[in-house]
Order: sequence, then structure tokens, then C-alpha cells
Amino acid sequence: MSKILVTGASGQVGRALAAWSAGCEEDFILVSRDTLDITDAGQVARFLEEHPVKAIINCAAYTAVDAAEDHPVEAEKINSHAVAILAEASKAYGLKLVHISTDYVFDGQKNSPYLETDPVAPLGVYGRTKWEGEAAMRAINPPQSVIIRTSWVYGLHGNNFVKTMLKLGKERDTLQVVDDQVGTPTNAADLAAAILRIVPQSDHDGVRTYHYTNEGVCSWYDFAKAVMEYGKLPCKVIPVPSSEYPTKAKRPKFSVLSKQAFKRDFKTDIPYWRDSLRECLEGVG
Ligand SMILES: NC(=O)C1=CN([C@@H]2O[C@H](COP(=O)(O)OP(=O)(O)OC[C@H]3O[C@@H](n4cnc5c(N)ncnc54)[C@H](OP(=O)(O)O)[C@@H]3O)[C@@H](O)[C@H]2O)C=CC1
Ligand SMILES: Cc1cn([C@H]2C[C@H](O)[C@@H](COP(=O)(O)OP(=O)(O)O[C@H]3O[C@@H](C)C(=O)[C@@H](O)[C@H]3O)O2)c(=O)[nH]c1=O
Repeated sequence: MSKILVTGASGQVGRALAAWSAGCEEDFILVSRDTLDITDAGQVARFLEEHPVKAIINCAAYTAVDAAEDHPVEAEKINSHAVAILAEASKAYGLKLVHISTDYVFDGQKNSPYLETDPVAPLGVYGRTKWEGEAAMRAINPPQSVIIRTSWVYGLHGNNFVKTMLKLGKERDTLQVVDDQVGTPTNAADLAAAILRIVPQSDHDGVRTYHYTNEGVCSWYDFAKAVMEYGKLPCKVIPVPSSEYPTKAKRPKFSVLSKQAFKRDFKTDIPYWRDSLRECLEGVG
């Protein structure tokens, strides 16, 4: 029976998909980099020759936003070139490719939610290489494929802002967090469920783009405060402007994504970010 291949399966979204796949009727092949390095076209082709795959969900990426500024070649290799490899392979074998992209393709100058059709203008290497990956996939145009852009993903596995806040919240009495960058957190489990809704969709040719995040809007400061509250940590969070928390890579000031297209096409509601965060942190504190 044909299976759904998940690449980058040891990352946080990959692990969330693995958790969902357990209760799913579909068969999955979950592979991490040591089994399938997606930057190696020969390896990808051999893997697809040897395994009965009908769709690929690509969760592999270079996601260290600041480190990418110093390692652009490595980021390009995984976020751009490897996406082209997967797209070519998907086209050659007639497979659907679901690829994940980011709010960091936008520059944050808008003040209403970004639509899938809005122009991109990434501020850093991570966003640029993710955009180049999207562009390569659209140019190759594998059948019935989807780019799903999301933002501020967290879960209890892997590296993410929530895990960082829980760690720092245990170590410190106060923490400064920027309040002039606004977006929407996304629980990796909710994202995994959204991706699994997309996989069977077959009403289009070529590549379609969707935005998917949790509902609502907040700053990183609001997000951090909520982590302390639901994680039952006494740490006081202090709002600061980005100028007081300098980072190697510039982040968008506003990166809220419109989810209207996803909600329309999949006729579904999306959980509010606070509800998903509370649920994720239940029992953690
Ligand atoms: N995290 C976030 O906030 C957001 C993430 N996204 C996108 O979602 C997707 C998943 O992100 P997330 O799960 O958070 O990322 P993680 O960094 O948690 O996981 C990425 C995974 O990719 C693997 N990987 C890296 N290079 C290769 C390679 N050459 N071949 C195979 N696997 C490789 C990594 O393996 P290893 O550990 O061995 O390096 C890691 O397991 C990415 O496309 C990301 O850009 C979009 C918006 C927000
Ligand atoms: C740890 C920390 C961060 N910050 C700021 C820095 C930054 O502006 C913001 C977010 O911090 P991080 O570096 O943890 O998050 P960052 O790596 O920028 O997260 C991004 O990751 C990539 C993969 C994505 O695709 C994006 O959607 C987004 O989730 O919070 C503080 O103000 N105080 C702190 O103590």
C-alpha cells in the first residue's frame, strides 16, 4: 500500500505528525536526516524507487534564524536546493508534495493579515532561503502540491520559543521580551492536523499556497507572559522594544497571516492560540 513519506521527522513538526499518524488510517514512513538526507538527489531517488510512496510531507529545514545569517550556504542547501530536489522527484514519480514555509518571507510592513498572494520581502537569510524554496517548488510545479505557510510554531519537542521561555522562566526572576513584533503562535499538533487535512485534497493542478496558524494575534511579550501563566512560573516578563533585544537577524514587526482560504476550502475552525497553548502546557508547571 502506498504511504505518506515525512522527511525531517525528528524535528518538532515531524514529531507532531508522527503523533497524529498513530491514530490515522494512512500508512506513514517517518524518516530523519540519517535515513534520508533531502539535499542528496541520488538518495531521494533511490528511496522513492525502493518505497511505495504516494505523497511527501517535507518537515526538514534549516530553522536557526540567527545562525542562518552566518551560514547562508547551509541554509540555502536545505531550505532551497533540497526543496527543488523533492519537487523534481515528486514530479517524476507523480507524488503530491506538501511543503512548509514561514511568515518570515514577509517584511512585516503590512498592518492587516497577510494573504497568500501578497508580495514577499524577506528580512534575513532564513526567510530568503525559505522563499527561494517556495519559488523553486512553484517553478517545478509537482502535481496537486501545497505550500503551507505558518508561524511561531511550538510544541513540547524540539527547540522553540515556548521551551526557551519555560527554561528561562525556571532560571530567572525577570525576563525581557520584545513587544513590537506581532504575529500568531501555532501549536505543532494543530499544524500537523491541518497538514493531514491537506494531503488528500485533489481538486487542483500544480502548487497551491495556504496560510495556517492558530487564531488570534499577540506579541512575543504576550506569548511569553502566557507561557509563564499556563506553565505556572513566577517569572516576571518585562516588555521591551526590539532595539533593546538586538538579534543577528531582523524579524518582521507584523507577520499575522490570513487563514481565510484554509478555513473556506477545508470548512473548519482553527483553535485560538491561548487555548492551544494552555492545552499544551497543562501539567507542565
Ligand atoms: N519552528 C517554527 O517556528 C516554524 C517553522 N516553519 C517551518 O516548518 C518546518 C518544520 O519546522 P520545525 O519542525 O520547527 O523545524 P526543526 O528545526 O524542529 O526540524 C527540522 C528538521 O529538519 C531536519 N533536517 C535538517 N537538514 C536535513 C536534511 N538535509 N535532510 C533531512 N532532514 C534534515 C533536522 O534534522 P537534524 O536535527 O538532524 O538537523 C530537523 O529534524 C520547516 O520547514 C520550517 O521552516 C515555519 C514557520 C515557523
Ligand atoms: C529568548 C528571547 C527572545 N526574544 C525575542 C527575539 C525575537 O525577536 C523573538 C523570537 O525569538 P526566537 O528567536 O526564539 O524565535 P525565532 O527563531 O525568530 O522564531 C521563528 O522561527 C522560525 C523558524 C520561523 O519560521 C518563525 O515563524 C518564528 O517562529 O523574541 C526576547 O525578546 N527575549 C528573549 O528572552
